[in-house]
Amino acid sequence: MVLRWGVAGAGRISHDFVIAVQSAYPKDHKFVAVAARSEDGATTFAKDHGIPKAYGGYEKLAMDPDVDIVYVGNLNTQHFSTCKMMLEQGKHVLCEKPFTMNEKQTRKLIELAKSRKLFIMEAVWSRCFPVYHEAKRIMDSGEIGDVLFAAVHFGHALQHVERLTSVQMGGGAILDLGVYMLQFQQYVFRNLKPLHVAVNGHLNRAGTDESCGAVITYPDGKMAVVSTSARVALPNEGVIVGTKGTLKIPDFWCPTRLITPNGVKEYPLPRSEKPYLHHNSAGLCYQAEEARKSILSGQIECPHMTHAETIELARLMDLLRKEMGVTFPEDSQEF
Ligand SMILES: NC(=O)C1=CN([C@@H]2O[C@H](COP(=O)(O)OP(=O)(O)OC[C@H]3O[C@@H](n4cnc5c(N)ncnc54)[C@H](OP(=O)(O)O)[C@@H]3O)[C@@H](O)[C@H]2O)C=CC1
Ligand SMILES: O=C1OC[C@@H](O)[C@H](O)[C@H]1O
Repeated sequence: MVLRWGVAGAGRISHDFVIAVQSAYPKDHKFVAVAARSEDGATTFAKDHGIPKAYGGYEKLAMDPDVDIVYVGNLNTQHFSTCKMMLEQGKHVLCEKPFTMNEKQTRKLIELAKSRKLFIMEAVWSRCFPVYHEAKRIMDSGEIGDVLFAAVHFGHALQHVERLTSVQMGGGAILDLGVYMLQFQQYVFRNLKPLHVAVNGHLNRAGTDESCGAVITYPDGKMAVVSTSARVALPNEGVIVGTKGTLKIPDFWCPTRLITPNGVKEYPLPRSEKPYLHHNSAGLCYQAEEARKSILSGQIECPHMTHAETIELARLMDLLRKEMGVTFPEDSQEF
């Protein structure tokens, strides 16, 4: 089955996503339409990527009968309303991270998708990389023993990026980058519930978080130490420590290498003719294929990033923000 995609938001990540999917899977995935707030924005994007239809306004995309699934690539603050609109018109959805602004919005969207029997997934692309599948296999096999410790320090110097520093645009290090460090430790400790989360960090002048660190403890001596900064580059390596050995994942959010006690495993990315805007964006293709496989087999969630995990991720981000004193207008919004 060919999966027919629509794209909501003609910005930077949508650009990379379309190139990645078109390059990796020219037959099984087709982009049939793109929508932007302005018709000009959509038309330019459509021309650049060979997409047949361009809409000024997301509503027209939601109404297009030729679209099976919509990739939502607009601002964090727009994810909830855009996803809701698409689900209400019967579209499956792959929504960029962070899924929404908070746990309340997240639960609402997932309820809606379930009630309509539609697929929805938070685009935590990391989870769909071959490195994550292999690291999971190794953890499950017992090769590194009992996994007791996970660490990751994820930072980029991003003060120049407006959507990241502004409250109105749903900014902050936690929602933009912290989502990755939290999903990483969640991936390591799977379905365990934290016993305690200790949090600290700094705010910027606009009142959003520019850095944040957390120590998360789990039962049976397990713990994670995670930190993020939108001001400086950090090592960006995920570390998983077991009683018999350690796994290291350089570029843990979009990895191509896994360092194991038995050597280094390499997983090169698919090639593309066109340049990307972000590091390792070719790997954005894997989540698209996971979405296709799930939809084909009648699943409404992806096994690598389940609804329960998306809800837990939102709960943890809310908790970190609360500890830091960061609130958004969406937090007091009623439905
Ligand atoms: N997976 C990954 O590696 C990455 C994911 N992301 C995520 O993707 C999303 C978009 O990020 P990115 O592509 O960098 O963002 P952009 O700044 O490129 O903006 C994306 C879209 O958001 C809308 N938008 C931008 N600015 C405004 C504004 N001032 N007011 C209203 N709408 C606006 C526009 O939609 P339109 O075209 O409809 O006008 C724009 O095309 C975020 O949620 C981010 O977290 C971002 C980078 C990497
Ligand atoms: O998802 C992301 O990953 C890479 C970062 O540079 C970017 O800000 C973020 O949105």
